[in-house]
Amino acid sequence: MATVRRLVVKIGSALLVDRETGLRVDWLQSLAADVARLRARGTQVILVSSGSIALGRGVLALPQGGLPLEQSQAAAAVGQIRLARAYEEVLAPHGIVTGQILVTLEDSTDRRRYLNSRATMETMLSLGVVPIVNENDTVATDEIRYGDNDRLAAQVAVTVGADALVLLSDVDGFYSGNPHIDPTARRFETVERITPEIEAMAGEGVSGLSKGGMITKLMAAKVATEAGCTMAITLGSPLNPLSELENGANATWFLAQTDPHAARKRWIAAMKPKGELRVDAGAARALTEGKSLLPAGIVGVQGRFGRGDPVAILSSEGCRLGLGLTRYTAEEARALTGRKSADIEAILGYKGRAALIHRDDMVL
Ligand SMILES: Nc1ncnc2c1ncn2[C@@H]1O[C@H](COP(=O)(O)OP(=O)(O)O)[C@@H](O)[C@H]1O
Ligand SMILES: N[C@@H](CCC(=O)OP(=O)(O)O)C(=O)O
Repeated sequence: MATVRRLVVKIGSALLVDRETGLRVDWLQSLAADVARLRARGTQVILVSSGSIALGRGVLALPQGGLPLEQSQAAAAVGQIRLARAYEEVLAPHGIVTGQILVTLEDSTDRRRYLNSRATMETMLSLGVVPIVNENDTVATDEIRYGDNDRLAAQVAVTVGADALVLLSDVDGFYSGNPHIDPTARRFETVERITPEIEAMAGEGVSGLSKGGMITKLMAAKVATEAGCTMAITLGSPLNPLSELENGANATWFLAQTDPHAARKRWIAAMKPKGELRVDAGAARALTEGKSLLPAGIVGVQGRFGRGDPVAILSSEGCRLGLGLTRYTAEEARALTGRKSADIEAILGYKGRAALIHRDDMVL
């Protein structure tokens, strides 16, 4: 943990919300103190927090157990506003600004929306904000829901290229069977690879407040570790749970299978280009030096593509140099050809991004 640059922490409903007394403020304050300590050390933190439905259900005095979709959406609307305020209130005394991001599954499956949410999270992090993420339960219907924040947290971790993901749970790790049912089940200290045998050991949760159980946590572990992010499951209920984890509390560590950078580059490299950008010799050289592709270096645009689409990058002689995700449509790229980044606003009528293809979105 000491070397973690970017950390995503998932907080389950059962940790935050007590059925009788509502929000667990003391616990939340201790989590905020942990976040402040990590940030002071240079680790960027993103919190993926459940709890909107559990909180809203209490406020509206809805019955326990499964709710009809409309009622859970109403509960989420009522609960989310309180949830966000609670995080703001506990982090503000540490001088930390929070911002809320509500996402749906489409934000990760639609490339344009994915790139947009990624850019927003990057900007928030660069401004020192701690993003508080949850699923946008009020608009997500069953067909387009993640439905569990374990997978959502893994998706966020992949999106921002986090190097660690911690799932704060009601159990202190991954066991060979559900420890609440099987007293002989033993905890894994580390899981090097998620094999079918490992998957078969995961069962559902039993708490009633949570969703997903261990099955969705393993799915999250697969997504995260394959993208180069190490994932831990640990008991979230003690005060200062992140400090506890650092001090050696029980946990299961799922080891990253690659590094995040390599995983993202592989993802881009596998895409089929929808168009071509020809670049001049200066731009070609800049790319090999690890720089982004600026409009000034473009000499030709071919094809029909939208923002976020993959496009091939060619030299002015037509040699393929690489592939990248463009931040502008084909029409916009044509309008920007050979122009300075400073002129983008005057040409397009809005303040666009300086690079046509950012270096993080490019493989050579
Ligand atoms: N192999 C397993 N190891 C540990 N816990 C398991 C396992 N299989 C099923 N579980 C259940 O999963 C629960 C954790 O998931 P869940 O209740 O969804 O909590 P959270 O609020 O963290 O999302 C555990 O409390 C346990 O009941
Ligand atoms: N988005 C939902 C959380 C769903 C969920 O994953 O809950 P949990 O298993 O407690 O993390 C909410 O805020 O109530």
